[in-house]
Amino acid sequence: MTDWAALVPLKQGVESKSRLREALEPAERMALASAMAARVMTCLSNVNAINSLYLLAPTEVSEWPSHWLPDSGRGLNPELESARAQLGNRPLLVIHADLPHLTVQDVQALLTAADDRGCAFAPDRHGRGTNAVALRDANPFRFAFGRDSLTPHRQQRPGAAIVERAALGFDIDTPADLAELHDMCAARLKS
Ligand SMILES: Nc1nc2c(ncn2[C@@H]2O[C@H](COP(=O)(O)OP(=O)(O)OP(=O)(O)O)[C@@H](O)[C@H]2O)c(=O)[nH]1
Ligand SMILES: C[C@H](OP(=O)(O)O)C(=O)O
Repeated sequence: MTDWAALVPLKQGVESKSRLREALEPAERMALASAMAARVMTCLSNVNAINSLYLLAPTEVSEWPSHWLPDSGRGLNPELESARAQLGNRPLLVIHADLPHLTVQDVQALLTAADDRGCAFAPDRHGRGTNAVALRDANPFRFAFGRDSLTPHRQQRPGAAIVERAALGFDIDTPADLAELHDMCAARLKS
């Protein structure tokens, strides 16, 4: 069984979740981002295959069960590349902090697929973005997060597993995503 490290990048401050500006006040956006990230960190800390957990962020969050890698402001992809190198290009899961329904089983499924195929991607539910990348090998990889990152990610690892699970694909970016989350929570409360 591979000894995985997990790395969660987190934007903090008033720029967090900027696409939710129309729906939420800055304090609400920050609180939402932080609550989702706490859920993701707790989930990852309960995955047996993950040996160490890192938070890549401008500021440390001491109550989370993770090591802090300071973000020096070069942008998400260069920061991730530098963090991967800093961790010795060891088997690494990079997973976004905005996955409110993520479970231990989702992460285990992703890592099992990456153990098998060398690399695994979790697409967003629109099939365009990438919510998680699991890289077992130490070969170069250019993170291409931004819009429509799945294609440039797949081009670099044509043999990679594509792991499609509801919670891995459900990230919160837009007011429509937020409305979907709200409806799901309301439906759960009713049942
Ligand atoms: N450390 C770090 N994390 C980032 C940065 N940009 C985005 N992230 C994180 O990367 C993941 C995916 O980010 P996005 O959905 O693109 O950005 P976001 O801040 O969550 O939302 P928007 O501002 O609406 O794009 C989330 O976990 C973000 O918190 C960055 O520059 N540095
Ligand atoms: C970072 C981006 O994800 P989004 O937050 O736009 O879903 C991506 O998938 O590359």
